[in-house]
Amino acid sequence: MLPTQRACSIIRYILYSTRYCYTSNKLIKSMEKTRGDDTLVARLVGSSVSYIRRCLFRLLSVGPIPNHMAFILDGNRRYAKKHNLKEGMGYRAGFFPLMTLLKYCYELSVKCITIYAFSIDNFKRRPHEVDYVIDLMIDKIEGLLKEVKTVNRYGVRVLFIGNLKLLHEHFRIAAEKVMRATANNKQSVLFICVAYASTDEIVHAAQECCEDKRAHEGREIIKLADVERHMYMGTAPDVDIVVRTSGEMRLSNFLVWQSSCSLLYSPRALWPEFGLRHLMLAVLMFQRSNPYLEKRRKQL
Ligand SMILES: CC(C)=CCC/C(C)=C/CC/C(C)=C/COP(=O)(O)OP(=O)(O)O
Repeated sequence: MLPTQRACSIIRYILYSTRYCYTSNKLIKSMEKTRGDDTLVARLVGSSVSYIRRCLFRLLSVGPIPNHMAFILDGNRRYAKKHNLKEGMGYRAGFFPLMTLLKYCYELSVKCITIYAFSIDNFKRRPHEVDYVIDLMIDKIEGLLKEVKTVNRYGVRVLFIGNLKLLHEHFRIAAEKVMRATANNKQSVLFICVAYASTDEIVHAAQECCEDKRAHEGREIIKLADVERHMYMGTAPDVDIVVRTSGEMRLSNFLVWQSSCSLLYSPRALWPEFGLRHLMLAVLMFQRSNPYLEKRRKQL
């Protein structure tokens, strides 16, 4: 079979099987493994899949696109267990869909993305597990710094939010470098919640409000807008949808304040399995509920 004929049959196969639309990279990798040097076919498949994806995104964009999507990356350890991987490898596996998700959200023009990377509660895990995740994040953040030109080309501003004092200095320095390097980007914002808990954020905002009040004698009443201004994510747009993988329906102290009028979507997939199909379903669910959510927001 000629390579082009082979490519055509593969593309036909992709068209019939949406499953492979979102695991294009897996498909390409397995093709490269089995067919050795046939990278032309792999490239053809890759560009066809991204073409199909862009077409699907065009269709989705006929309806409203969420301004702000938030993700709870749940199920990394269960993924490692399910695939007999070493402890910790689940987190590594969880980094890959994160990068793909950011790319898709950029293509869909989602303005703001928030991820729950590490909660204050997560510090209660076994010390070597905590160290593993934090070291992995430092490693990835430093990797991001090396690729900062690409991040800036996409116009993504990266902000780390949470009680950053609880983190190792090494982490804080790397995070601050990324925040500084992307500070002028305006296309979209990526909030990475680390050492984060909603209750901690609210207490912190209330404390800052009181300090403000003390500094400006005479301002007796604290208004909603004052508290909101002091939240870690400031005046970011309302969260439209919170996605929590692994079928769990809890917020676990994540964006409790900001999600009073948000949709909660909880696919059964574990975080490392999250892909295009789930993202598209999340957007479709948002589009279906948006008129109701808008109405509720106006009533507040
Ligand atoms: C640079 C950067 C932001 C990297 C992010 C890396 C990453 C995937 C972090 C997830 C950390 C975490 C505690 C997830 C919860 O899953 P879990 O361990 O609770 O899984 P389980 O529910 O199966 O136990």
